[in-house]
Parts: sequence; C-alpha cells; structure tokens
Amino acid sequence: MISVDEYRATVTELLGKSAPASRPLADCAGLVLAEDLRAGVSLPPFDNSAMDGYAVRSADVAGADPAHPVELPVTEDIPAGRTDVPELRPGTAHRIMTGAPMPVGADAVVMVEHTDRGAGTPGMVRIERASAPGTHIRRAGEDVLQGTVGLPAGTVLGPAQLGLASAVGMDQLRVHRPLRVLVVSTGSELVIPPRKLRSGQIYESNSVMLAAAIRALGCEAEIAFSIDDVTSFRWEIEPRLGEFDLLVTSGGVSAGAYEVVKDALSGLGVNFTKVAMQPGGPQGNGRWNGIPVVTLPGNPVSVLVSFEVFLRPALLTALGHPEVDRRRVRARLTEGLSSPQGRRQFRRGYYWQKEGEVTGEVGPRGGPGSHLLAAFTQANCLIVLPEDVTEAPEGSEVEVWLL
Ligand SMILES: Nc1nc2c(c(=O)[nH]1)N[C@H]1C(S)=C(S)[C@@H](COP(=O)(O)OP(=O)(O)OC[C@H]3O[C@@H](n4cnc5c(N)ncnc54)[C@H](O)[C@@H]3O)O[C@H]1N2
Ligand code: MOO
Repeated sequence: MISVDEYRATVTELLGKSAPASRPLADCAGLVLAEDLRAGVSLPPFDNSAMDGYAVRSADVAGADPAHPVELPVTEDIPAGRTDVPELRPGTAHRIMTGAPMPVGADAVVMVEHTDRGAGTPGMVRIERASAPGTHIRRAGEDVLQGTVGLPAGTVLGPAQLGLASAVGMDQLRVHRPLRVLVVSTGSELVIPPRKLRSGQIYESNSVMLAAAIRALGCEAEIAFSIDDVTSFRWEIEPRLGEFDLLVTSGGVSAGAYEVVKDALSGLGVNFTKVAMQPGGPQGNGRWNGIPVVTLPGNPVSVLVSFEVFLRPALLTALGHPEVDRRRVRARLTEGLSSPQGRRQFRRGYYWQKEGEVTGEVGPRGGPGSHLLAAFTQANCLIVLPEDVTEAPEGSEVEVWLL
C-alpha cells in the first residue's frame, strides 16, 4: 500500500503544469495569470473630477461661504467622455461631471451641492464653499502607473483582477490553459436519468459529480460511459483521447471479475495500486497513448473524496494556483469515531464555530460507508483521522478540511 501523501505527489506530477495560452478576458474568470501584466495606461489615465460640480481656481473661491458666495461665469460644460477640454480662464468656472477630464487652469472642484447649480443669474454659478487646491481631483496614475506591473504572474483572476485588466486596456490575458478532461463512468449497471431502471440497475451519479467538480476549478469536462467490457471501453474511449489533457475514470479498478478499467489499461502504461486511505483505497494512474489517466474507484463517496485528496490539488497545481489545499482547521468532535489502523480516514462532517470560541466543533454526517452519498450532501467538511488513529473520542480535536 502506498501512502496518501506519496500518491498525491504522484498524481500532481502526472498532471504537471499547464502551458500558458491567450484567452479572451471573459473566459478567464477563476484562472491564473501566467505572465506579469503591465499596465498599458495609467489609472486614472488623466486628472479627472471625483464629483459632479464646477471646476474652478481655488484662489477664485477662497473665502466663499453661504453668506458670502462668489459668483463666476460658467464658460464650458464638461461631461465625462469629452475629449476637447478648453483651458479654464481665471475668474471663470466650468461645469464638470464625475470622471470628466480636469481643464488646464483649474485646481479644484466644488460639488454641485455647494453651489446654486446655476439657478440664479443666467450663465453664472454661485459658489458657496471655499475649495483648497486638489479638492475632488483624482490624479492621473494614483491607482496604477503606466508600464508598471498591475497584476503579477500567479494572480488568481477574480472580478477585481479582471476589472483591472480591462481598465488597463486588455482584451486577452495569458493564463495557464484550463485542462480538457474526459470523465468516463464505467459499469454495466449504470442507467442515465430519465431512462427507466430495471431490477439490478442504478442511476449514474459519478460523472455528474466529477464534471461539476472539475468545471468548478475552471477546467473543461466532457462525459462518456462504458459498460464493463474491455473491448467496448477501448473502442469508445481510445479514439477520443487525443482531444483531452486528462482522462478520469470511475469504477472497475478493484478485485472483482469484471474490472473493466483495470483490465483494459493494465500493461498499457497505467498502474493500479492501493492507497492507505478510506474511502478511496483502490486507485490507478499513468498514461494511455501519452495522455495522463487517473482511475478512481466506483463508489460515489470514494469518487468525491479521491477528487478532494488527489485530483483537486493536482488540477489546481496544473492551473498554476498558488494555494491548492482546502482551508484546514482543528475542531472538537461531538461524537466518537473509529477508523481502520494504518489508513487515513476521511469522514464527512459538519463544522461550525460558536461565537466567541476559538475552536469549532464538528459532527460526522453518515457512517464510513462509501455508498452514503446523501450524507455527503449534508456535509460541509471532511474529518481527517490519521493512519495511526483507531479511536477518536468525543471531545477530542481532529483536523477538518473545509469544503
Ligand atoms: N474483494 C474486494 N472487493 C472490493 C474491494 C477490495 O479491496 N476487495 N474494494 C472495495 C472498495 S474499497 C471499493 S471503493 C470498490 C471499488 O470498486 P471499483 O472501482 O471496481 O468500482 P465498481 O465495482 O465498478 O463500483 C463500486 C460501486 O460503485 C457503484 N458505481 C460505480 N460507478 C458508478 C457511477 N458512475 N454512479 C453511481 N454508482 C456507481 C457501483 O454500482 C458499485 O456499487 O470495490 C470494493 N470491493
Ligand atoms: O476505499 Mo472504497 O473507496 O471504501 O469505498
């Protein structure tokens, strides 16, 4: 048997790191920047008004207050987007909107609320507040300077990062290309909803879960199925391999008489092994026609736990993520648990933290059985019981991975 950590490292190495590729900005959410992004323009690109109001010379409105307003002629109107902004002559004001370029000659903006909005003498505005130099002006480059690194390589592209990329003029970004994954469920007992079940058949669930988990990381997933027949498995899957960066299968890897994945891929470059964990013991990995293959056991909970323990960190590494682990915390068990000697057990649990308490609590959801999928739907974490632990009493502290 191979250890969890050793197997995780093997799968991570197998997937490697995805090559950089250019993608439209709209398709980059959640992906990782592969190269430094230098700003093509400064932000703001020009001095502009932070308020709707009047651009003035501060000297012209010094001493203005509601009792002693200063009246100035309004000589221009500058909405945002105006590109020909005339100079402000001394003793005049320009009406200006938020985001509009500051005219040369103006050094302050008076908010419209501190004026009569031009409602008095036609063509004039009454300024009722003094304004120090620089008031309500957003300076060119105060956010980002042209030519500097706006986003370093390795940045995870969330809404703010994508917004900044667009703000400095990018329509494409160099990111670690998301992997295209072929997800194959195997089993002659499987039926895809809404077809009718016959006795002895079950509805398929692994491919739905795996595809959702893979897509949630930003990768692409396609689904295929195979009955437990080596010839039809190879016939269905082999011709499609070239379109994908990774093949993930479920089922057909343990010790029975019809282990389609094991029988089809043993000797072709895929190694089958047992990992010292529960669930998720029977595993396989390698290459088929040069394409990385990860074979997961068929039980649905084993599939999801194997994804969390091996595939998720490997895929995140391939995508260039700086952080590949779930957040891990210590929590007190609300119920005693037992675990097989020599295997790392991952139990489904629900974690919560009472207000004011440093250590949270965790209770199991469902037993250790790897067919108990409904219990997983009520879980928000995995409880980790190390290889040397066979009993974890109520009240003891355990490691918890927050999902
Ligand atoms: N003699 C032994 N038997 C088993 C061992 C063992 O070591 N010796 N290991 C057990 C463990 S642990 C697991 S996990 C399973 C893994 O078996 P396989 O990977 O070969 O998976 P299958 O037998 O094909 O399926 C297991 C179980 O899961 C259901 N299944 C499979 N695929 C799907 C799917 N896409 N959607 C929903 N459910 C699925 C399948 O019907 C079986 O009930 O082996 C144990 N046996
Ligand atoms: O190791 Mo199996 O994956 O318990 O269900």
